[in-house]
Amino acid sequence: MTTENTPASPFRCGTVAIVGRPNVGKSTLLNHILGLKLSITSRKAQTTRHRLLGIHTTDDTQYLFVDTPGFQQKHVNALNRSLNKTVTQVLAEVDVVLFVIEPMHLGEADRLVLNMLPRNKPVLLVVNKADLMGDKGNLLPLIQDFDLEFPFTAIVPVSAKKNLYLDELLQAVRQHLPEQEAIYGEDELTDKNERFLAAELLREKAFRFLGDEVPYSIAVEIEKFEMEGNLRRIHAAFIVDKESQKPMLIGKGGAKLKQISTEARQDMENLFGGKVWLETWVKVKGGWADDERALKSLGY
Ligand SMILES: Nc1nc2c(ncn2[C@@H]2O[C@H](COP(=O)(O)OP(=O)(O)OP(=O)(O)O)[C@@H](O)[C@H]2O)c(=O)[nH]1
Repeated sequence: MTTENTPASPFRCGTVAIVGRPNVGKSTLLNHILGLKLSITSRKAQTTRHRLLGIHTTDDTQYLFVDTPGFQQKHVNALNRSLNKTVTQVLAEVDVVLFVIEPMHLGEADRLVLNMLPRNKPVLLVVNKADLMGDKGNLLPLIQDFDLEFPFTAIVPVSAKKNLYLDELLQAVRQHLPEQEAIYGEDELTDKNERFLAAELLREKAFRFLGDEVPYSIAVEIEKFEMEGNLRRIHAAFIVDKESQKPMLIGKGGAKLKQISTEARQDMENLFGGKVWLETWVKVKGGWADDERALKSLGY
């Protein structure tokens, strides 16, 4: 795996978590690091303790990006408590943490995430959306304020969307990964199964197309996932907390649900590399976000 002319640098492999308040660009960053080639491999024995979102392998490094279930600040219920606990646990166990901020909109929500960062391991401050920073001088004091509040290992400006400085970021991460052989094969990009990814894509679209309030109490249940040749037949239910949330998700004449489903289906087809037949509907399960047992049955 090493090139012929350069002395072999030791191979490094380790886990990386990406955290930050909603909308700072975490998903974009991960997708662009993975080169938008997120592909699926069959479910296999996990070699890391956490769910992997993606694997990026270069000549000398394997980066294992782990999932940190969305840190939620608005509503306090069983779901949020369970999610926030998971975030802290994951952060305590990974090799490197990337704390992503958007410098134009630094605020209380970022600070809440900052307070959860582990102090005993490398945390890199990733200043995303560098392409939008007009006069950088104005932002420096804000970033420096943050730097004073936490002993960041490095500050790396990037633009996830424009693919700027992503190599620099990966180099900075590499230095903090343990020297060890690759855990996964080079061509394996994620070990999540398609069923899970289908649910995530639907949930992501619901978040995108709905306002702020409803999505936090939406879950997705894949009721059926069948292969017919290269066609995937997927039946999915959105689970909402209250009857009143149902029309918001369905929209006038079903328009909203159709929009969400069409976009999710297109993403699934790109991701899975084959046609998808998708049927979606909305179910009300009262108080699901408050019910620990219901959460377990939905996989939280
Ligand atoms: N201009 C610019 N926009 C970006 C950049 N990175 C991400 N965005 C945009 O920021 C928005 C949010 O990006 P996401 O990747 O969904 O953010 P996220 O942090 O994963 O959001 P949550 O899933 O809500 O936690 C999208 O509209 C992106 O296109 C960047 O480098 N520059």
